[in-house]
Amino acid sequence: MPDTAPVIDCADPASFPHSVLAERHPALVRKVQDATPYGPEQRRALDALLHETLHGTVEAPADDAWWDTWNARRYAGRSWFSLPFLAAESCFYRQLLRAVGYFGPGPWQGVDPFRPFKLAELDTPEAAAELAALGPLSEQPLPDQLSALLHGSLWGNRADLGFRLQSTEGTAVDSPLVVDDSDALLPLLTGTAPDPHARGTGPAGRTLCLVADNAGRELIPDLLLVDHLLTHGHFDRALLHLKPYPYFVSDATTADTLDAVRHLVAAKTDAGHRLHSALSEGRLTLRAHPFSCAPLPYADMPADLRADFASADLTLMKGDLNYRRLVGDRLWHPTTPFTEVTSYFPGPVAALRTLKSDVVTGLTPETETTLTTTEGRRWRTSGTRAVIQLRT
Ligand SMILES: O=P(O)(O)OC[C@H]1O[C@](O)(CO)[C@@H](O)[C@@H]1O
Repeated sequence: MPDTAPVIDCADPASFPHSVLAERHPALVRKVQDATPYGPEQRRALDALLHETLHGTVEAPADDAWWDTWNARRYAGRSWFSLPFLAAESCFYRQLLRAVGYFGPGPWQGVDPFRPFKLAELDTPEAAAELAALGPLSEQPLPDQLSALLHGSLWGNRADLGFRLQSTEGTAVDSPLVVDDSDALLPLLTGTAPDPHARGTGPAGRTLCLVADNAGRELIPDLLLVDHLLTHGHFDRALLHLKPYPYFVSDATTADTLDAVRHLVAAKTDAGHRLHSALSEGRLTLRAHPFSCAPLPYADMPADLRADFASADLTLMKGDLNYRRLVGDRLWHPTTPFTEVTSYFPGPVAALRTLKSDVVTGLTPETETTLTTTEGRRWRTSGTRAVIQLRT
């Protein structure tokens, strides 16, 4: 993988990453304090974290091995704004959970500070309308259903709570994709493409990995896509990669997945019942690898995770953060080939991502010129643009 592009950091006050630290994180801390009646100890710890991130230096707690496991202790003593963007955000979420007592021991151990936001999202009229659309969709030809579910999963990525803390874009209608490899992806999803690697075929059947991003209104369409692929025999089993604990506000955990399946069951959808059975029978398996919350790109993934992806016929990477970790959180020239920056990945991989941060690859020069001429840099971070990119 080429590594010549500069790593994205937070130093420039005019940059998007700087605004995430200086504006989004303070807004998030306030929301967390408002949403849950934490006691004075947790409130003080949150205030202290905020002060530290804005005016102090990174304090890596000596009793938290996470900082050693993922080589993050090297950032201790530095201004948060001097860190690589990916590391600054990842360390911030680690410290936020510590501040609210999530890692315990104590009464707040395991209490997700973001759960009120995630649950509220499932009860919105928009979420209800999306479920209501499932009935008419089931009467469409199967290829149309699959295409709609794929795009539902892609655009579900726009529904990201952390992002909405700062975005003024509202609920824009879907715009044309800036890269669209869906013609090549759809046959891979249905198993009708000639498979040059013949990976995972044979007695064990086809395996899909879906690396989830957000809970709520993103995870529901992700699960519906997985259900469709299992129900129609395109894959025999699916691995759903989740976060082992709350992260980046709305990232999906096991608890969120169970909430989503319960929600689909309560809404009396067939998919809800099928997903419930698929989980019970092991056709849908959950994963929550610690690396999923590491401040590192996937190029640095440990061997067991690499083996998991290698065993899959296809991996779907959802969302902006996974994209940043997949291609490396660097200021690539936008025309840098996606296939090149993902060449290290141990199997066919597709990214379904709305653009919410500066990193992007695989654009044609014409697309980049048009976007930049009409929007400046806004298209990179506004969440209104999206890509489906594939490397077989
Ligand atoms: O939920 P997603 O699609 O991963 O997006 C989260 C994105 O939001 C941010 O926190 C700010 O844009 C990014 O750092 C991150 O990539």
